[in-house]
Amino acid sequence: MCSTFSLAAKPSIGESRGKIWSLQVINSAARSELNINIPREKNSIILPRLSTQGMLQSDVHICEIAERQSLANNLSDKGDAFRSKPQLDAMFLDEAYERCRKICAEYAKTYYLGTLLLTKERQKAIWAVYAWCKRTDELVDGPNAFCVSPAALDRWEERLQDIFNGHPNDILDAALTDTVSKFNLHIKPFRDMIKGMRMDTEKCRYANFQELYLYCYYAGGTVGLMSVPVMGMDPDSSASAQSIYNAALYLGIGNQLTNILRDVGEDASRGRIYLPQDELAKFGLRDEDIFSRKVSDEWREFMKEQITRARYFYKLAEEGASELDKASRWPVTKKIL
Ligand SMILES: CC(C)=CCC/C(C)=C/CC/C(C)=C/CC/C(C)=C/COP(=O)(O)OP(=O)(O)O
Repeated sequence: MCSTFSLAAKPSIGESRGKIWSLQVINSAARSELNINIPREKNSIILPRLSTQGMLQSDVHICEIAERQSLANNLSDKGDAFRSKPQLDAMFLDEAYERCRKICAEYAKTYYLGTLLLTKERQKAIWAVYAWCKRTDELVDGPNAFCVSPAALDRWEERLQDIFNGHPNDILDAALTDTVSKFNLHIKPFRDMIKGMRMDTEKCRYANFQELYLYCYYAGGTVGLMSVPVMGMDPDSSASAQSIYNAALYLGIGNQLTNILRDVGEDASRGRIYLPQDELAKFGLRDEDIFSRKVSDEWREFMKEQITRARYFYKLAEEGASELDKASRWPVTKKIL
């Protein structure tokens, strides 16, 4: 999939972000870890001209998550056991988190640097979440993607349930097992990300933004939702949990849209076009124009509008970032995470 988690399409930091961050961590161990052994209009915001329809329908997904998460946090504040704590050896967990750290450092270099600005416990949790998401993405985008079957995705979903039941299947899953227990994470965004992988195996065109938005929720918005309980909400904030989850969702959607625009060529080489077909047609563009990689005036105009829309989602996310726990806020408001 053209995703937040795609690696081949990504320039290294040295190439794309200037020398200041030229961190070249070529870590083959981290790469080998990814081989999974499974049988085969807000007032101040100018709305973009392009449609944002699809948002309302998809946002139903997060109501349940925000409500459930608030409940979980209240329960744990009161000392109730929300979920039984898994018994995992401390040294084993240190190793598990270290492996997740290496995966994050290897595949999401800038994001990783942002995680270093968080507290130690939060860093580890974000690495564990990232490693799981990366492995999930690899199922449909990695070297074995050609043979991924619905049954393999079913098995991955069972493993996810095992993680949430406190019974990890391998060391990387153990890190996430620890994280979901410590931070009371909800399983739904994780399940939804797997749904996105299923979508990727079934679909290689998106008729309109409504369809694309749903995909972006699955592939990127879910990461925002997974991140909120880890980042924590400001206890003094009067904002609703729902509005903070919404902001995180929009950050994930904006990031996903950005990656789609960045990876058009890479995706086209796999026969995939994640751009809305009706919007391409509006600009007189056809699939062949994408495959031929010609940068025409029509293409430039089309891209400008798509960029405006991605920015719109970042803008929507901004307010929510200031409602995060003080210790987590800075890298998000400064757009490092
Ligand atoms: C706004 C509020 C309320 C919360 C924010 C909660 C957070 C931190 C959400 C993060 C959502 C997000 C954008 C996740 C993306 C994570 C990811 C896979 C980053 C990798 O980015 P790439 O662009 O692929 O890689 P680089 O880091 O190398 O640029």
